[in-house]
Amino acid sequence: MHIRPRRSALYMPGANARALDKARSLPADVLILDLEDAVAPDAKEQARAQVMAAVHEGGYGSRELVIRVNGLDTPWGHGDLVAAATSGADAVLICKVDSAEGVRQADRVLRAAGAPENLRLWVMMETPRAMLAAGEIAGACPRIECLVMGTSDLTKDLNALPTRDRLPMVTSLGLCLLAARAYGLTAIDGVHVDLDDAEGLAAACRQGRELGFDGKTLIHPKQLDAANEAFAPSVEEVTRARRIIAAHAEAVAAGKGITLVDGKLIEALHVETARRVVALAEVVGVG
Ligand SMILES: CC(C)(COP(=O)(O)OP(=O)(O)OC[C@H]1O[C@@H](n2cnc3c(N)ncnc32)[C@H](O)[C@@H]1OP(=O)(O)O)[C@@H](O)C(=O)NCCC(=O)NCCSC(=O)C[C@H](O)C(=O)O
Ligand SMILES: [Mg+2]
Repeated sequence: MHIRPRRSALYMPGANARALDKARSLPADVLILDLEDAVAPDAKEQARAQVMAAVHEGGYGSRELVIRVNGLDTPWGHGDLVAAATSGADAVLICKVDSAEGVRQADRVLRAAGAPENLRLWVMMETPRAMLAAGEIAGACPRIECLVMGTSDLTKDLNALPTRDRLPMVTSLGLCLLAARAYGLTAIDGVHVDLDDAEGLAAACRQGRELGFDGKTLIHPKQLDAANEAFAPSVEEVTRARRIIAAHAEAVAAGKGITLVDGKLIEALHVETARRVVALAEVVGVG
């Protein structure tokens, strides 16, 4: 089983040359080079040129490179997509998407600009309309690989409060996870904006993991360790997963479909989960 780890996805403003450079040595699974909200209008063109140059220059190792582009309804969106199409990035992240047609429109621009088939499309899920159309968005075109929660925009549009337990987000998080899983996509949780709140970040990571997310978007390098730890299996989980795989294989060899591990029922479905745990652990070096 091949698993691409996406435990930590670090945003950095495309206009910040120091951040783009520093990212080459940070322990992030994914780097999101942002041309959208983190870049002021008068720095957009410079940020685009700088991001394309950084991707071209490389040196990011196995970190996945994702360019977040401005919306097609802005003066920069079309140019961003055209530049990203042949940039060599792994994926393009489109923002403020409201519908499946919005995704297809971006896909058409990428194709017309000569994007290779293996350039993936990631989608920000951050508007109320996107929540209501999550399933159609997730299945909009074969290029889609990942849904990324935009919980800050969503909180604003819902007129919700950014509470510690994130209860106002739970419906939206669940809808997007359902959509992602229905189409075999990765799902990455939103940002924790309080840089001084390590405890709150750890709790939000844990909640995201429990809900089923594959990782978390982050805004500062000091948040990386919390996400990398929360979205990787623990040594205990890996040990138990290996025991489940072995016990079930033994049961099957004895002509049985089920068995017990530590008094808990183990069926084929648990083995599938256990194999995923072991595969992720091997990639990220746990256990
Ligand atoms: C928040 C920041 C502006 C803080 O920056 P700074 O004051 O430079 O922080 P530090 O001095 O603590 O930085 C220490 C070193 O780390 C580097 N650094 C900082 N942030 C990053 C980063 N994101 N990526 C890579 N490197 C980073 C600094 O350069 C320092 O390096 P050194 O010189 O070697 O000491 C800043 O962290 C920042 O800009 N963060 C990203 C903000 C961002 O991208 N926001 C947009 C995405 S979130 C979003 O849009 C939400 C979503 O759409 C939604 O709706 O929910
Ligand atoms: Mg946003």
